[in-house]
Amino acid sequence: MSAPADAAQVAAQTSTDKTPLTSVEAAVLATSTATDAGHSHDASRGQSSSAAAGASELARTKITLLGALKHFPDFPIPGINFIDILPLFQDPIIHNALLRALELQVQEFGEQAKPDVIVGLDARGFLFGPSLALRLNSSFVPVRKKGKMPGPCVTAAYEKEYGTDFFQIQEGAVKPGQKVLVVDDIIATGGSAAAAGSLVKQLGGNLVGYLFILEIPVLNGRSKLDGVQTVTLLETNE
Ligand SMILES: O=P(O)(O)OC[C@H]1O[C@H](OP(=O)(O)OP(=O)(O)O)[C@H](O)[C@@H]1O
Ligand SMILES: Nc1ncnc2[nH]cnc12
Repeated sequence: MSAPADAAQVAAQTSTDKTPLTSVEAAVLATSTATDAGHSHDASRGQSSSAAAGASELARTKITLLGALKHFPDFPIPGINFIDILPLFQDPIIHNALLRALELQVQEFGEQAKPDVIVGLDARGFLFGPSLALRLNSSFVPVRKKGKMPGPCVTAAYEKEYGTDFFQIQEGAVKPGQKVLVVDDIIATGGSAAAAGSLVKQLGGNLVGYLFILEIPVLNGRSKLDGVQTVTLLETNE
């Protein structure tokens, strides 16, 4: 079979995949199916059919993305089930579908929250933050582990699922009042994201939201984010 050209084709391929679904995938598919079933009903209420088709495409793309994740028990320390997002970048079709899905998720923040700056977290937030920033016509600013960047920086200590660390941002990288969206691959305990948010605020940035590829809801990371609007593309407790 030839390679699909876009996210819609990824979705179409997924719908014919006979691999058994996990409970999470089944839940996502249920959402997708409900959207499909409601399509003509939505249209009769004046909602655009392309919006319904887009929601359906997004739901099926999420199943593809969930299926591409890999799980590694007891990494980097015993007791942690490490969820590896790197396979999402190995296939250009899936990589493109991921970026398209994240772009759609940003729309959930609303027009008033359109970010001036995407702040991506060291290291896996660097894999998609700059590409997403380009799609949104925003600037990209990194938050890095301590000691990696030159010039004056502000620093925040934080606890994460498997240890303590320090994050830094370069002074002046975010201008006072700029609308900032913090992005990262995973929210687990929320320690990393909360530290990044505090750095943005120390520079005078207007923190409009957090966006993650994957959430581990059982770890309740959102509770550390002070009620700032938070959107995640996928979730799993497995
Ligand atoms: O919600 P939390 O409990 O803070 O955990 C989430 C963070 O942990 C991982 O990064 P890690 O610190 O392992 O760094 P890496 O990306 O450099 O591997 C992940 O990429 C997030 O940044
Ligand atoms: N369980 C996990 N898998 C991958 N990255 C993580 N970062 C924090 N917790 C993680």
